[in-house]
Amino acid sequence: MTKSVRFTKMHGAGNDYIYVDAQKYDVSDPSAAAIAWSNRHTGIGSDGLVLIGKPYGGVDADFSMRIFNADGSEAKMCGNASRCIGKYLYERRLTDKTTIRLQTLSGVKILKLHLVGNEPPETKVESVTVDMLAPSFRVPEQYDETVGGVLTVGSRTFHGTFVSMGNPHFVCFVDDIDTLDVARYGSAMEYATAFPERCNIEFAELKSDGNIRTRVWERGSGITMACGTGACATAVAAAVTGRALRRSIIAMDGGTLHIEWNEADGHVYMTGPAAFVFDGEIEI
Ligand SMILES: N[C@H](CCC[C@H](N)C(=O)O)C(=O)O
Repeated sequence: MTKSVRFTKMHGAGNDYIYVDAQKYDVSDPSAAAIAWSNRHTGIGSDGLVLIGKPYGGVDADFSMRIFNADGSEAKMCGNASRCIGKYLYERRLTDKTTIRLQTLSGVKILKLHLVGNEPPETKVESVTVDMLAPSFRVPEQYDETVGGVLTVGSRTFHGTFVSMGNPHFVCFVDDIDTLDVARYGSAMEYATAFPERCNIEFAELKSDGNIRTRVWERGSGITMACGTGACATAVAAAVTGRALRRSIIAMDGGTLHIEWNEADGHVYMTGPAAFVFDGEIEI
């Protein structure tokens, strides 16, 4: 007997995922589901699949999240999805908390919901601030002793900064962000031998308005309209290389994310939008 799963399509700055309440529906093979459902021609269409569940392993959290890229690989964290989960949980009345502890494979992230509207059910989540915890730098052995690294693709050499936000990012500052071939260079660098777990690749350029225009090639999903952890990594890379202070506005294809790398606690705080697209049902 076939069974079906109800899902909700949401996006954070254009980074779109399929969300399933894993407390209600058992997605037994989430990797295969992510591959099939992410297909924008034969499936629902998305950058991947997100399962919302209860906390596990005795962790002090309110809910848990698992995220699977469009190629079926599981990521340890997703910034844009964490904001969407905050909106989902509050507006679908799974919680009345406006500060939510969300368990992920890279630790418990604290979501702070920013509300608009008077009384429920009119009250909506306008944006969410996520405590993304502290970044880390893993300098690959074969690179010089800086926080950066050098990768050459074809005739072009990129100097980048490796930042982990629980998932790996390599941030390259360029001066041709609007015309750069993100697919060519991003796809090559995702699989560089320097990155044993593959890597999310950001290309960034400081603009005259002070924003950091950033485009992204995501590990396991390719070009996306935005990447929350990638925006955090870009802001940290800009600060650590002296290009910016500890607050940055990251302008991505699908929207703008506000990032603060807090000096007092060393944590990175990301603030941005979240939006519902549609609800649906799919056979599994
Ligand atoms: N889009 C996500 C990042 C997904 C990261 C995933 N592509 C990986 O393998 O790390 C975000 O907003 O943070």
